[in-house]
Amino acid sequence: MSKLPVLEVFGPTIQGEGMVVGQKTMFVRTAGCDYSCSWCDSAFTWDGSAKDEIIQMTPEEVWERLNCLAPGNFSHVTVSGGNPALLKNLDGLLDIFEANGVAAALETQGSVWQDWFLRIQDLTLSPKPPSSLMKTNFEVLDDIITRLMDAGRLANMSLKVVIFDDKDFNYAKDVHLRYPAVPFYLQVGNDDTATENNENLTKKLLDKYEWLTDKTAADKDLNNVRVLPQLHTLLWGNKRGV
Ligand SMILES: C[S@@+](CC[C@H](N)C(=O)[O-])C[C@H]1O[C@@H](n2cnc3c(N)ncnc32)[C@H](O)[C@@H]1O
Ligand SMILES: Nc1nc2[nH]cc(C(=O)O)c2c(=O)[nH]1
Ligand code: SF4
Ligand SMILES: [Mg+2]
Repeated sequence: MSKLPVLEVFGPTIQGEGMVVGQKTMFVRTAGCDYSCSWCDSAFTWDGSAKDEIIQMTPEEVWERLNCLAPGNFSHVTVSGGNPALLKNLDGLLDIFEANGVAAALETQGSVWQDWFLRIQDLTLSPKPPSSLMKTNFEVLDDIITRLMDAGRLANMSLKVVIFDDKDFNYAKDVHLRYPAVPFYLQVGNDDTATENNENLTKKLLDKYEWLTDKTAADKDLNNVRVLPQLHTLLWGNKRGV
C-alpha cells in the first residue's frame, strides 16, 4: 500500500485562495517540493525545518485523521504541499474520498503531470512568476493544460498566479494570453511570511490588493480574470494549520 508523506492535516477551515475561495474544506499538506520559491509561505514543506514532523501515512490513515479532526463535518478536502503532484499514486486516497462523497481539490505549480489529476474536482495550477526565482517549463505546462482540456476538465481547473511586482504582473498576463480559455486568478503576494503583527500585515496586504485590482481594472488584456487576496492570511495572518 503506497504511503503519503504528510506534514499537516487540518480543518475544517475555508479555502482562502483561488477558484473555490470561501469553500469549507479540510487540508492535507504533503512534504517535498521540486521548487524553492523565494517567498514560499510553506517553505517548511521542503527546507528541512519540519523534517521530523513528516509522517508516512496510508490513505486509510489520512482518512482516519480527517474524521478524527472533524467527524461528519466536511465534504471537501484540499491537497496541497509542497508539491503533491510529486506523488505518483493518489488514487487510494481519491478512492476513499469518492466512496464517501467527498470532493477533492489540489494545489500544484504545474511542473509535473499525474493521471490522477483527472479525478480532481477543483484543480489549481499556479505557475510561478519571476519574483519566485523559479523558471516555468512551458512545455510541461502546455502538456498538462492540453491533457486536462482534452479530457473536458475546463470546469474543474484554474490558473492562479501570485503577484509581487510589475514583472510578475506581466508574466501573469502572458500566462493568461497563452491559455485564454482557462479560468484565471491573480493573487496578492505576501512578502512578509514571518511577521506576527497581523494588524500591520493586513494593512499591507489590503494596500497591495488595491494596487493589483487597479492595475487589472486598467488592463484591456485582463478583462476576464478574477483578483483575490489570500483570505486566510487576512483572517489569521501567517499562522500555520488554518
Ligand atoms: C504553498 S503552495 C503549495 C502548492 C504548490 N507547490 C504551488 O505552489 O502551487 C500553495 C499556494 O500558495 C501560494 N503562495 C506561496 N507563497 C505565497 C506567498 N508568500 N504569498 C502568496 N501566495 C503564496 C502558491 O503560489 C500556491 O498557489
Ligand atoms: N485556508 C487556507 N487556504 C489555503 N489555500 C491554499 C493554501 C495552501 O497553502 O495551499 C491554503 C492554506 O494553507 N489555508
Ligand atoms: S512551488 Fe509551492 S510549495 Fe514549492 S516552493 Fe513554490 S510556493 Fe512553495
Ligand atoms: Mg498556504
